[in-house]
Amino acid sequence: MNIFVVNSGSSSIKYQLFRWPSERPVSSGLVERIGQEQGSITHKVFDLNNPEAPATELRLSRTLPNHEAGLREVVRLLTEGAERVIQSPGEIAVVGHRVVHGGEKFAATTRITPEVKAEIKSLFALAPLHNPANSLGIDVAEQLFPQARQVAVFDTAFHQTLPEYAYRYALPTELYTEQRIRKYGFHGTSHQYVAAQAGAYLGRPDARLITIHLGNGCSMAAVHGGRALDTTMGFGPLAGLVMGTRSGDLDPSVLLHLLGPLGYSAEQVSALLNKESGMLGLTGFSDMRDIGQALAAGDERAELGYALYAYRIRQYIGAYAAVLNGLDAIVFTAGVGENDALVRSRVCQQMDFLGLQLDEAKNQQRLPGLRDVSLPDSRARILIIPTNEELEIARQCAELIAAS
Ligand SMILES: Nc1ncnc2c1ncn2[C@@H]1O[C@H](COP(=O)(O)OP(=O)(O)O)[C@@H](O)[C@H]1O
Ligand SMILES: CC(=O)OP(=O)(O)O
Ligand SMILES: [Mg+2]
Repeated sequence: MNIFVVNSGSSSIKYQLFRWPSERPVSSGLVERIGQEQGSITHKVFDLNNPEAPATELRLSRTLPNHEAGLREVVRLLTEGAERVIQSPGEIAVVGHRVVHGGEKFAATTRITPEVKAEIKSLFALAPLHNPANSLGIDVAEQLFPQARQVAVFDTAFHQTLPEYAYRYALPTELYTEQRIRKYGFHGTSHQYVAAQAGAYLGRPDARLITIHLGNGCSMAAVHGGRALDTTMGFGPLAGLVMGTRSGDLDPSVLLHLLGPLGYSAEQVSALLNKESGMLGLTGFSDMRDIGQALAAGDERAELGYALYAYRIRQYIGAYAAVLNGLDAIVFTAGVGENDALVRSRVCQQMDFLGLQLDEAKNQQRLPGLRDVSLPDSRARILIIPTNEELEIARQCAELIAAS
């Protein structure tokens, strides 16, 4: 069986095609800069007979006006030419979609029906950078793979185990009971995946873990025995850590001041907090690689940005060690967490009171796979675990299909 996983972002699509039940990736790739003048596709094909062999990689530049054009190009790469891996779209049995906001309705992976699509649409305002792109990805996949089963895996689902005192805000009860205003949490598929990997590595399924997902969006989770106890994102994916373009935690008085005396509209506030804040607002760059370069060149704004970014993570490590009443490991994952040694180094400084001691030499090495970068006598481990949201989504799709 072939399972195709689509992770649609606002201007990009990540995808992986898996052969099941072997879980072998057949092909994977990234479509970038959709809607800009020149889009690009990086498409990898793996050798199924030799998993150790490096993947064949194709890089294409194309004008990709929208997600449909991007996904059509991916289907062409999968089905045509010398590197094709399937004969026709009909060979794909299941398409798994990452959907960022599932509200309270979806605590589990779900077959996509017209009702499910309507529910995803009803959550557009709460995840404006994500749910519209996810919804579009579903529409396009239904056209391109009409015979496949379409399945949604929600970022919010893993966090449905939070206790009520962790997910409720101190607002009048009706705002929860009638308007469902509460903490939902995001990146759940990634937190779940790396927590399971960490538990297996430690040989401790009951491990007390803090998982730190640092991509464009950033969030942390306190996980005990594979269950989420708290997470930094909230009602939407704006709360908590400093992100590429999102502010993270903010005193609500700032919003009142923007909306009142400063005369911002709700749309302007949304654009400000989602697209113009975070590292972009602090340093002028949203991509951590650019900020690293500016920092190396002595840029003071980059220095402050780095300091604030790391400080917020450190604050939540302290908070979540208290939530967990102990700590077995912290886990760095996603684009920044996996690649940026300086961020990890800043976060782990003076954390020995929690038993965290970084091995700086190991931290600086660039190696693939799970890495333990703590000193041998560090009481709690410091792990780098590459996330694989697509594999976790494929697993959840396969479980749903097997159970139905
Ligand atoms: N080598 C690297 N060093 C530092 N940051 C990196 C590196 N590679 C990628 N990143 C950062 O990772 C982030 C993107 O992470 P990713 O997990 O792909 O995010 P998303 O899934 O939200 O698009 C970007 O800020 C990028 O700068
Ligand atoms: C929910 C979220 O922030 O996702 P991403 O990091 O992919 O933007
Ligand atoms: Mg991501």
